[in-house]
Amino acid sequence: MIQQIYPSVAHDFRYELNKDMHFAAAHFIPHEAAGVCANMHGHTYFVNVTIAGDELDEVGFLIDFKELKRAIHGAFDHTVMNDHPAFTNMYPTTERVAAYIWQAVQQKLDDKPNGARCLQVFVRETPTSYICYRPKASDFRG
Ligand SMILES: Nc1nc2c(c(=O)[nH]1)N=C([C@H](O)[C@H](O)COP(=O)(O)OP(=O)(O)OP(=O)(O)O)CN2
Ligand SMILES: [Zn+2]
Repeated sequence: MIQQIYPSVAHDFRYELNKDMHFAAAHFIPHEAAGVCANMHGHTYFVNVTIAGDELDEVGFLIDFKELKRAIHGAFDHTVMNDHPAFTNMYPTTERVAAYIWQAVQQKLDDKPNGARCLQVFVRETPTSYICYRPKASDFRG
């Protein structure tokens, strides 16, 4: 939820950016183990991304907050998550949504010269269920 306290991630970088956002989307998990979640249903997803780095860009940003919103909210808001290209071969579980968001955000950061890293992606799917995704060191380029 926006304004909630998120799990913190230990690091030694000078700057830490956090961006909260939410989006509305539908999904379904067409597997017999998913029970009623096999039926199309909707959520308001709450997302927090944590980005850290030692250097800022020429503007003074680790990355523009607005660029993060475009990459995540822009990809999913008012969509059926199963129709997203990232989920053509897999179900859009909260775990996979969080992993996708990490990849999309880190790709944006890799396109910039200041070497920032996405250290954590928090995705809340329901009032009682959330996933916290943290990359391995080997997931980063270079
Ligand atoms: N590990 C996962 N388990 C489940 C996922 C998931 O993405 N990862 N998803 C679902 C469903 O999509 C469902 O929307 C969420 O389930 P749940 O937390 O059970 O929702 P409730 O609101 O019914 O939770 P209560 O705490 O029981 O009210 C299911 N599992
Ligand atoms: Zn669901």
